[in-house]
Amino acid sequence: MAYSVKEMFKTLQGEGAQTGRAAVFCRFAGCNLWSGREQDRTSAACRFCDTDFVGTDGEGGGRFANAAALAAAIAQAWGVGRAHRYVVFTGGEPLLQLDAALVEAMHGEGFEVAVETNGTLEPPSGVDWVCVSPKAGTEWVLRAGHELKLVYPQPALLPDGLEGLGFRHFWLQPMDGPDRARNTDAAVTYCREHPRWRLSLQTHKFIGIP
Ligand SMILES: C[S@@+](CC[C@H](N)C(=O)[O-])C[C@H]1O[C@@H](n2cnc3c(N)ncnc32)[C@H](O)[C@@H]1O
Ligand SMILES: Nc1nc2[nH]cc(C(=O)O)c2c(=O)[nH]1
Ligand code: SF4
Ligand SMILES: [Mg+2]
Repeated sequence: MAYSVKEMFKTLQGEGAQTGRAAVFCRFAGCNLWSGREQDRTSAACRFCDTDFVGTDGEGGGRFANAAALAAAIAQAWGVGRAHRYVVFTGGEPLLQLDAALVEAMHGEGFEVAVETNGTLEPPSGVDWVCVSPKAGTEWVLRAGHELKLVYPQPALLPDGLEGLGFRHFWLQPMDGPDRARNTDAAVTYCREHPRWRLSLQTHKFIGIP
């Protein structure tokens, strides 16, 4: 199958349990919870998105005809060395496009494969690290994985009671936007009172890397 990629770049994972780890980010175009157009934001299922995932015009973006072609481009973005290779598929919603053939091709290039998903779709087999970030009011089907990263606060999707789900890590990530400072204070307070939850900061934004 062909893949539409908005952008591709090597950076450090900025969020969650793999924070600080070198990774190629492959950002697929398109999402099932928002068109990506500003005029649709207030009527979308997900309204706080911080990302441009429309089109294939970003750095390293484009249309890739098959899994081998995309895997080769990701390997080229990583550069020399086969040790500790790590790719994060994100978007947009990566599970609209990521399939077993691409996961297999990445393993063939020596990569561990991570995904950042909104939890409305099942991943293909073979993904090594699954980060689920559910969105209030949507159909949350993927209720287990390696980390749950809840953007906070979402009044209709609070963390209370979610600790019973099958995740290794439970993160609250303050919602970025005009209320980021207040949302961060609220997340700190919640984590202090509910120690199963930890604070995930979007560290790449603080240091100005992609
Ligand atoms: C842009 S999303 C792409 C992957 C997938 N669609 C998802 O929502 O998980 C990547 C991560 O950024 C988080 N995110 C998006 N907008 C945010 C915001 N305004 N503040 C904090 N985190 C945000 C998402 O919840 C998700 O964990
Ligand atoms: N450095 C960095 N870390 C990230 N972790 C999740 C991201 C995403 O947009 O999915 C992201 C991102 O865009 N950049
Ligand atoms: S689900 Fe993810 S990519 Fe889609 S609009 Fe929400 S945060 Fe953005
Ligand atoms: Mg991001």
